[in-house]
Formats: sequence, C-alpha cells, structure tokens
Amino acid sequence: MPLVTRDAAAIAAIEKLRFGPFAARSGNGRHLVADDGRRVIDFSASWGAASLGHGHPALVEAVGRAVATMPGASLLSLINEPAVALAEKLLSITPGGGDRRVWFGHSGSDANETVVRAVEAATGKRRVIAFVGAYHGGTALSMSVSGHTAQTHSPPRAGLFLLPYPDPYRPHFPGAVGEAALAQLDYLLATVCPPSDTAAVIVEAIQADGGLLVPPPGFLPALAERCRLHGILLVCDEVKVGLGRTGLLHAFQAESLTPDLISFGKGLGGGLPLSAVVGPAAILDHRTAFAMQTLCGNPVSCSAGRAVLDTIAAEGLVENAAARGLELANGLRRLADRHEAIGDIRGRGLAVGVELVENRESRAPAGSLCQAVVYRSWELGLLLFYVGARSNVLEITPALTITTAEIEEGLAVLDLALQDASSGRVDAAAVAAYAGW
Ligand SMILES: Cc1ncc(COP(=O)(O)O)c(/C=N/[C@@H]2CCCCNC2=O)c1O
Repeated sequence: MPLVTRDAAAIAAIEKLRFGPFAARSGNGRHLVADDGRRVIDFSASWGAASLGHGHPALVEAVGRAVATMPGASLLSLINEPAVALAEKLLSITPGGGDRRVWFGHSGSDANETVVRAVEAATGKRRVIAFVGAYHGGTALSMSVSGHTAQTHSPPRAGLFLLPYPDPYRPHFPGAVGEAALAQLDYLLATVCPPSDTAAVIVEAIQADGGLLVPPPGFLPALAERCRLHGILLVCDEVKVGLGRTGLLHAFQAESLTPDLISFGKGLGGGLPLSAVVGPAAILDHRTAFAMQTLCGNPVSCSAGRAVLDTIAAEGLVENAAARGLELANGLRRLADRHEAIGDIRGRGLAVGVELVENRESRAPAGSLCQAVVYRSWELGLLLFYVGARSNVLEITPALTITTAEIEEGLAVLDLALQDASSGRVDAAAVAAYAGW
C-alpha cells in the first residue's frame, strides 16, 4: 500500500502541513528517493533542519557512536560530556559578553518558549514585543508570542505587542519601512508598553515563515539600540536562518548587533531533535528546575549537534552557503526574465524567498499559482515549500552542502514547474486537496 494511503489512515491531521502527496523512502546528500522510486532534489532540507543534507557520514558516525555508548539519555540529573562539549562550543561561536549559559531542548518551539518564560521570570517584567508574520513555534507559549497568519487559531498572550516587520517589497505604512516600524515601537514604549515592564523584543534577522523578509539596512541595529537604551533584552531567533544558512555563521551578523539571547534549532541537530538557547547566566541561571524536559541535552542529539558544527567549520559550509546562494540568486533572476509571475527574489545565502504575483505592477499575491508550482515541482523532481502571510513565497532553504550542479538541477525543474503552473497544466483539483497554510 502506498505510503500516502497509510499516512492518511494513521497520522493525525493536526500535525500535517501538506502541499501535495509528498512521500520519501530514503535520502542521500541533497536528494530524496520518493515513495514511487523517483529521485527528487531537495530544496527545502525539511524546512531547513537537514543542514548537512541526508546521511552525512559525520552525522552517521557521531550518532552511531553516541547511541552505542549512551552516557544516560538526559542532562537533567546526570551530566554527559557531549552536552557539556556542545555547550562550550556554542558559547565559543556566539558573540556576547559576560557570564553566559546554554539551555538545551528539542525544537525551536521549546527554545523560544523557554526564552520567553526565563526572561519574564528573571526580570519580573510581563510584556514581550514581537513581529507580525513571525513563527516562533508550535507550542502554546511560543505560538502565543508569534505573529504568523497561520496561527490565528491561537490567541496572542497577554502582554504581547506585535510590530509590523519591515517588508521593503510590501510596505505596510507610508514612508520608509524600517523607520515606520521603529516609530511604532517608540510609540508603544511611550504609551502602553512601558520599558520598565517589558522583558524582551524577539526578532528574526530575516523573517522566515513570514516570507523570507529581509529588513532594510540599519533596522536591526536601530532596534538593538532602542532595546539597550530602554533596558529591554534583545532575543534573536536564529532557528531557521542561523548557523551558516545566510552565508554568515549567524544571520544577525549581517549588521552590527549582539543579541542578549539567541535561540537555535532545526539545522543545529542536522535532522535530529535539538535546540539551544544561549544567554546571560543572570537569566538562564536564575533558578533550577525551571525549564525541563526529560531528554534535554541527551548525548545522542548533542553529539549530532557537535558533528554539525564541526562539519560546518571543516567543510567551509558558511562559505559554501554564501557562494551557492549567489549562484541560486543569479539563477532565479534568469528565471524571472522568463516568468512574469516572479515579483521578488530576496534573502541571503541559502535562505531565499521567491515571491509570486499576479503581475508586477499590482503585486497582487499569486497564492494559487504558488501552490501549483510547489505541487508540480514535486511531480517533476524538486521538493520545496511555500511561506508568507499570503502563501505566495517559494522558500528555498537547501542543505548547506549543496553543490553548483544541484542548484542548477533544481532551478531547471523549477523553470518547468513555473511554465506548467502558469499555463494551467497542473490539476487544480489535485492541488486543492492539500490545505498547505
Ligand atoms: C524562526 C523559527 N523559529 C522557531 C520555529 C519553531 O521550530 P520547531 O518547528 O522546530 O519547533 C520555526 C519553525 N518553523 C516552521 C516549522 C513548521 C512548519 C512550517 N515551516 C517552518 O519552518 C521557525 O521558523
């Protein structure tokens, strides 16, 4: 029986974000073998989590060794060296002064949940500022400080204020997008969100699920400066765009700022469940037994994380992301010469968004076309998904190990998918069967 059929009968719909009958039997490098045996180039890396691709030898060896020796399965009450070594590594590669600590979890959601709980508990402040369009997680608290349009089923938490994230392609308000957002922040801080009761601002250096939005130069440093002036902690959510993906080790390094706390996830584990928070001891040591999950800091996931960081360094994957990202952007611009539906190409390194529009003057979002492109791409041998407040932004976040040839391979398939989708040669009813987001 096909995997798609078995999935429908066994897996809960509440955890499905499906764009088509996409099912894989195996993976190797940057390719997947679909359930029907087809070879598919993976431009998603499972929403950026498979940072080393599939089956990287370094990961296989590290995880195999760790699971065979297992110094326990939890850091909560038994110290293990892989967790301590990974924490030491994370402290050494993240900017920040003073006495700092590392918390380990399993997902970007629990990392951001822990950040919010810890900054509020340690400072005694009750308010948090985040941005419309941000996806900080799928757990109750991480969701409640998110601003993604796909999460309106869950109300925001008390004390949350959402600002517009600067989107140069779609300005929300008159004037320069960065200044408009900062003016709204100033107004909030001067009125209903007093700094004396505001624990943190949480922000992505590139807003990923909101549509790979890249803020204008100067916005993030200006935001950081306001946080500093007002004594508000600055949290950078690096879960999707961190750890080399943008062609820098940290996405926030594109501008001169040093966050107070940083959350990591997805690519940190290379496909294994692993997240981390790096921040001041004053916050992360404020008490014991505060943010615990049994498998936090388990040696297998932490060994995977160490192998990921070591491989990123040993194979020059930050530099590869920068170089391949330029090739990807140039290739997409060539596609834009042939496809009017491509309204905007943006991002950094291997964190790239392609916004599809009905026409370039109106910039009306082309959500249906985007869904059809993703569906057709799979049929033709390319896996990618879409994001954005209007579900019209193709997200390209391949493994950091991707090669020039594989970039070209994926772009060639995307070209055909755009042609077919734009010409109405995709079965609309088949696409409509998948809700996407
Ligand atoms: C910037 C950022 N921060 C935190 C998260 C939550 O990470 P987890 O899904 O590992 O809990 C995410 C997760 N993003 C979603 C995961 C659900 C499917 C949609 N695509 C994503 O990348 C994220 O992008």
